Amino acid sequence: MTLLVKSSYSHRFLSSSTPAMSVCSSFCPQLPSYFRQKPINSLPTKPLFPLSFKVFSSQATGVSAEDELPGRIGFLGMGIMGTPMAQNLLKAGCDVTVWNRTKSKCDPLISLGAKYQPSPDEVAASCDVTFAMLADPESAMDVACGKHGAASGMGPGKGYVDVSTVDGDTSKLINGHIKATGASFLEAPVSGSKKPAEDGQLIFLAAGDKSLYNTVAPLLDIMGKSRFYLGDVGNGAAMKLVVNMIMGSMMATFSEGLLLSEKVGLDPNVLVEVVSQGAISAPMYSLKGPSMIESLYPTAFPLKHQQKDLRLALGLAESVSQSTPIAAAANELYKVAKSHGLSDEDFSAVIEALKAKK
Ligand SMILES: NC(=O)C1=CN([C@@H]2O[C@H](COP(=O)(O)OP(=O)(O)OC[C@H]3O[C@@H](n4cnc5c(N)ncnc54)[C@H](OP(=O)(O)O)[C@@H]3O)[C@@H](O)[C@H]2O)C=CC1
Ligand SMILES: O=CCCC(=O)O
Repeated sequence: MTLLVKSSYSHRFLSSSTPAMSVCSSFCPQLPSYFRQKPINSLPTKPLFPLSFKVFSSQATGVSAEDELPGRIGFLGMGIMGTPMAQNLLKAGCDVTVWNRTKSKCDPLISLGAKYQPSPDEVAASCDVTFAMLADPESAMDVACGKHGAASGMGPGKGYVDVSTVDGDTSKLINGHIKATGASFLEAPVSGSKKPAEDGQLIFLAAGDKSLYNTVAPLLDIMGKSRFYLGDVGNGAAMKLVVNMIMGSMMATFSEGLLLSEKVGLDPNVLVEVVSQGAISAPMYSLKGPSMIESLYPTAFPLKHQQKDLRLALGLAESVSQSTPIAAAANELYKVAKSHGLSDEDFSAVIEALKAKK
């Protein structure tokens, strides 16, 4: 397994034989000259091309001089996550072509200089590497392998990187369709929500073709703060589902705690503060707690996607006979929340399901 972490103020590839500035310059030739010419130690506070260093590795990693870097990047799916991810590639000077089922969501990207193609296969045909950030297994399959799907535009020398959260079986099916065209495939679901996507601070959980992983590493580093290479297709999906299974259960029990504290006469704001200082502190609690207390759920991670991830995680657990009673109970709560019309609210709206249970 390989983990690379973005660090501040320096160039990107410690393990690369190619200096990071020249890698990134050839990758995104339209980069502002500032970033191409500034000495490494004078980069700005928000590192656009920060140092990546290997903290744990059992395999070769990094980008070598002979790796061919993709010049034209496709991006399919301009939702909450896809839009800022594609924006960050554009802002870094990359040549990006976008597509979305609802075309109007491409407009902000087109204003920023993105090209547009009217179907996934036309994006794939016109690009070296195509990313996909889609809602669920069904849409990921359809956009990759359906009529006018990306696979129809793929071929040798091209790469497809699916960053959607899907189950391993779906990812393997997409892998099969893409590989059948002679192209390479990588699954790379992300940890981190809307704000980390905007800030280029996502965590990529990649698995699949190692050479494609190396090729797209500079792009992952533009969109994220760290990346793990986890081996065979399915491992990235599994890691993502386990992480989100934990997260979904955490949010459900946090909701119970907020409501219980209030019912016994405590100030839930103080509970959030106490939690933030102790061993169970998590950024999620401090971030979401205050708005949950106000019954506000501005959508960063839609509740319907959290329930989808719990459903898929339970399927994963079932496949290996692992008992997951806490996650199963949490899943039921998200299903109740969905039945109350909260699908498109933030997943923290799951607390409303507990309010309804008198
Ligand atoms: N939001 C978050 O915090 C995070 C989300 N994720 C995962 O990333 C993925 C995307 O999430 P997010 O951006 O929040 O979701 P959104 O619901 O905002 O976006 C979903 C995207 O999928 C497209 N889509 C849905 N159904 C279809 C279909 N049948 N055919 C073609 N396109 C379709 C939508 O197109 P249209 O605009 O036309 O509806 C949209 O582009 C999900 O798998 C989610 O679990 C991962 C990490 C964090
Ligand atoms: O899949 C969504 C994950 C959201 C997060 O990691 O904050």
